[in-house]
Amino acid sequence: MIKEKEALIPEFSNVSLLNCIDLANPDVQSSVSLLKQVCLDSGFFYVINHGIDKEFMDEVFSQSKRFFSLPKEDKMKLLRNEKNRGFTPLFDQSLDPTNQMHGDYKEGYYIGVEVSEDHSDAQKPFYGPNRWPSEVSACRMPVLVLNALLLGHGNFSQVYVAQMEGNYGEILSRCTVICLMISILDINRDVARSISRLIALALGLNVNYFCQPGILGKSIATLQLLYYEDQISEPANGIFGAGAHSDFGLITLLATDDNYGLLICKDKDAKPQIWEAFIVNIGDMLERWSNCFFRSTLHRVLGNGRERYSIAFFVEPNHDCVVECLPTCQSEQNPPKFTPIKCEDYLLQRYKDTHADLNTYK
Ligand SMILES: O=C(O)CCC(=O)C(=O)O
Ligand SMILES: [Fe+2]
Repeated sequence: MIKEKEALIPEFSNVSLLNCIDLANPDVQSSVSLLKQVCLDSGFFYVINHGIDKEFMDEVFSQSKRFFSLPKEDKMKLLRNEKNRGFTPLFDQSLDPTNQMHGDYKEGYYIGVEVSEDHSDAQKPFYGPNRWPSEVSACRMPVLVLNALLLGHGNFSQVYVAQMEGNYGEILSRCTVICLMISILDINRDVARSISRLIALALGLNVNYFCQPGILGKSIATLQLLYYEDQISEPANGIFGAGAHSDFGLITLLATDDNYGLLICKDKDAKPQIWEAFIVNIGDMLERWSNCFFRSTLHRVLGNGRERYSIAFFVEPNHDCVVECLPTCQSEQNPPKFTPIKCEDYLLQRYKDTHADLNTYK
């Protein structure tokens, strides 16, 4: 393990207590102050007015449900590969191995930046073609074209409906999954850039510090569709939807359905949840960058006997970006606490630590 979290895990509380950052607020200074306060406080916050409409997200969730309802054998044909693309079966991931009886009681499906096999970037870890269900994989090209179209338009549904009415209706309906997932990945990257600007300002950096080509220019962005079965977790017996952990990268954007389940390690009064918002949390790389000024936050998922779907978008920098203490976060009295580390080395280790060895499926 690269980093040991404290063995003693303090009380976890419902995520419904979070502060809200409005990405459309013209008063950037007030957003930056609030963000700084919430990052110092819990490291978890909602973002609203992120520009992704509810209809679009509903469609992503419904495609996710469709995928997880496929027979297990079909999903196993798309088993996660060494590039971390594809299906993760029940227990494949174990986010808190020391406190878990089995692995996480969840299934997942990893999608990353679509890089064709003949592209030089496909040699890098975490980069390569995605693993799509066979009935749609033949549609990759039209989907990429459609995706480009979609990204040029604010209103997804309008473009979607217009295309469906055209001659390409049938092919488009078959590639909905790819089209949606690539779109959500790209759109989320834009949302992540907006949030990273506020984080940069909160850390006393240039507003575009994290957006520079060497950091988020060619980021390792990973979307994970998640499905928790209708199981009741038993923390005392080490049974969790997802074990306690902090995420690995810069930030994570999380969209959930309305089933309670995510708990963060922070004790506050409950407020209603905002379902349309993305829940954002700080990852371990930002903790390293900021020299623990912003701490990554432990969180876990408890099953309550109802099926639950969520979508996590992990924002991780470029492969060769070296994550090292920011100049604004160190002084003589507060020297860097972590040795600099290359993003891809760090991530490879963290994924290895928390996933089953692929040989166990052979
Ligand atoms: O499903 C959730 O609400 C949280 C998932 C999560 O924390 C993760 O996958 O890192
Ligand atoms: Fe997480």
